[in-house]
Amino acid sequence: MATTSLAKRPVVVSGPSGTGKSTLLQRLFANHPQTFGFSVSHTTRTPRAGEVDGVNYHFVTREKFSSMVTQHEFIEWAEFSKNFYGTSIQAVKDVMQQDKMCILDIDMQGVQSVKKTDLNARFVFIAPPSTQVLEERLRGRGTETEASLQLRLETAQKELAYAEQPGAHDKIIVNDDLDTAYQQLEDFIFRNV
Ligand SMILES: Nc1ncnc2c1ncn2[C@@H]1O[C@H](COP(=O)(O)OP(=O)(O)OP(=O)(O)O)[C@@H](O)[C@H]1O
Repeated sequence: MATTSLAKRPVVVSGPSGTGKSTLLQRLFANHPQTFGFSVSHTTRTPRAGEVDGVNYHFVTREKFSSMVTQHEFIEWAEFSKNFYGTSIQAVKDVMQQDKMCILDIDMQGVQSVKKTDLNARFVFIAPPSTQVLEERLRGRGTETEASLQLRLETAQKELAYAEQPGAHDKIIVNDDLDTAYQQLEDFIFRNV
């Protein structure tokens, strides 16, 4: 679909946990506050005070959520603390309709799921300089137990193997020096190089 302009095509950012996706995206959003839009997730949890349906979340019943799962309406969904959360294909299209670029920070399954949709997305993979550096960053972040760290490193191996397959992503950025990686991300997002 070459007719969709670059500015409207969703960008899927993936990469192992701890590789620096959030760090890079925070900088991107801070530098370009008007460019990007965020997809509104669905959830089965009850709204908290002040939360607005369709703004903070699309608040839906478990029945509605289940039917959306059956109809393959979600890019990804998960259960946390007995509630379901998901990102729908339509929520990404809503962002495009507002003339904003939607960035999806999702895992390998999410990448494969987006590829099955008609979203015409672009895919960028953020790779660590090495698995050793990845481990150091995860330890340095101080958010992981030893068990969760090992799980993340195991998952990282699978993600790196997938990323090596030709055509898996449009662009691979090695996040070694942060400023260099950030520049490469901007080049890809705004100039598709
Ligand atoms: N280029 C870099 N050089 C050194 N440290 C970095 C670099 N990029 C990110 N970091 C650090 O590595 C750690 C992990 O980064 P971050 O939390 O952004 O990863 P992430 O990919 O978003 O992880 P997750 O998927 O678990 O949310 C953070 O402490 C961050 O400050």
